[in-house]
Amino acid sequence: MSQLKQISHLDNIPSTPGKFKMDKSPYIHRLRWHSSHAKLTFWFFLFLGLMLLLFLRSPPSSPSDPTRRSLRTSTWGGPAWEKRVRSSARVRARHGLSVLVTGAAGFVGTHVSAALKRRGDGVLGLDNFNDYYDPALKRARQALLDRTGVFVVDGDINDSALLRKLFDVVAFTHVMHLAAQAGVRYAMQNPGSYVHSNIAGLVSVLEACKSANPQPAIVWASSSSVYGLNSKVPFSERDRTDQPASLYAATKKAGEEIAHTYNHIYGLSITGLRFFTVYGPWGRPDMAYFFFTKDILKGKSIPIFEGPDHGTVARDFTYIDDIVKGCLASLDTAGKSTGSGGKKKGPAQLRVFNLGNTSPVPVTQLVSILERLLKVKANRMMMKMPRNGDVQFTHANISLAQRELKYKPTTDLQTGLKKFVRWYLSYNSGSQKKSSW
Ligand SMILES: O=C(O)[C@H]1O[C@H](OP(=O)(O)OP(=O)(O)OC[C@H]2O[C@@H](n3ccc(=O)[nH]c3=O)[C@H](O)[C@@H]2O)[C@H](O)[C@@H](O)[C@@H]1O
Repeated sequence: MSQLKQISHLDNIPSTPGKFKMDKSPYIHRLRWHSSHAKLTFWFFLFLGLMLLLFLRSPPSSPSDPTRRSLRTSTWGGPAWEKRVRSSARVRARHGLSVLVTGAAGFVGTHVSAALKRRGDGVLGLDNFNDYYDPALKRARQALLDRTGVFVVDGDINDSALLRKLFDVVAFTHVMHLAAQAGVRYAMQNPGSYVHSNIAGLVSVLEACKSANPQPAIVWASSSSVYGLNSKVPFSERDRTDQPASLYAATKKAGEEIAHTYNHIYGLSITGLRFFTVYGPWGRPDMAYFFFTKDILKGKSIPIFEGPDHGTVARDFTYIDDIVKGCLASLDTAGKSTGSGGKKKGPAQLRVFNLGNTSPVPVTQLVSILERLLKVKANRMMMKMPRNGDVQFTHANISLAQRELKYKPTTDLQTGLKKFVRWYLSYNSGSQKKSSW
């Protein structure tokens, strides 16, 4: 009422001297005033509503968060999104697991996610789709997973609000943590990205796991590179890992120590897997077997590294399907985490396994196999191994994984590369097969 009184009072007073027009009836003026006031109120509430909606949908982030800029454009959240998350993570098999797979649009992540889904486990993927290599390949893998029934959330492992949300929506029994900055030599160009993903990112994931209720068991990707300058072969889990040859290796080694801490303090069950040069269909374009294939087909020269005195450089190349079996066996045999509400209740399992092939192959032989499969002679450019993080050879002792995980690699390099080349040619032919396994 008082507002009405005020309005009628105002009606009789010119707002600005000279603008008050006596020729218009006060009634008409009042009507106009009311309608503009109503409009104003309408727009005000619309604006307020929009702001509220934006606030509720966007995740809170701390100002010190290095991914803050990318978080602003993050699109997670909302009822439809949560429904997709729940449905993707729903367990369909009896005694199935509910697994959060980080780095799900990556090479190993895609294969592991699909394999889990096929056997009836619930799987939710998470990936930030960064451009370390062509994101189109990651999107193609995502499309493939989508058809398998796996939803890959677009987000960063450093986004702790997102991780919290995921654990709020789903009570994951396991986390398969594969998101990382990979590549040995790239560490010299972009050291920060290794610290961001492999150290800060790992801590962010472990923080979310430790606070989750129930705490999940964690299996994560370490690397054969932690053996660094170790010269005792084959590499056993008991050998020294305190001489990393690259920052990449150092961040993976740091990850193993961080895992120890979270196991010790919070009772998290953690298994680290030291992968040995994993290759296969849907692989990583930054790896030698992949870009050698591309460059041989283009007639470009390929740099082949040699050790001192023309010494052989060799790798224990391991086929993706063998690695997937090792990952699944690790999840299946993982003990439960013992903590709850961020507090340890008892000792929990802490394991590290080599997942290799136990038969190192010289890089020159890798090239010969590719030449035969592609029916093209490579333009070989022999060169001294640059001092940028590489080690001369790797060779896994897998007896521990054999004993504990029943891990038994079955694919030799020739057979595995044949499958890779078949996929590579089909993927790049733009044919219908482009997105099949
Ligand atoms: O085992 C591992 O954990 C690591 O395996 C690979 O690292 P790497 O073995 O160096 O794989 P590639 O980069 O594909 O190199 C394979 C071999 O080719 C050699 N190479 C590489 C590049 C090149 O131009 N020429 C060349 O001869 C390397 O010295 C190496 O012996 C992955 O890139 C790492 O992310 C992973 O952590």
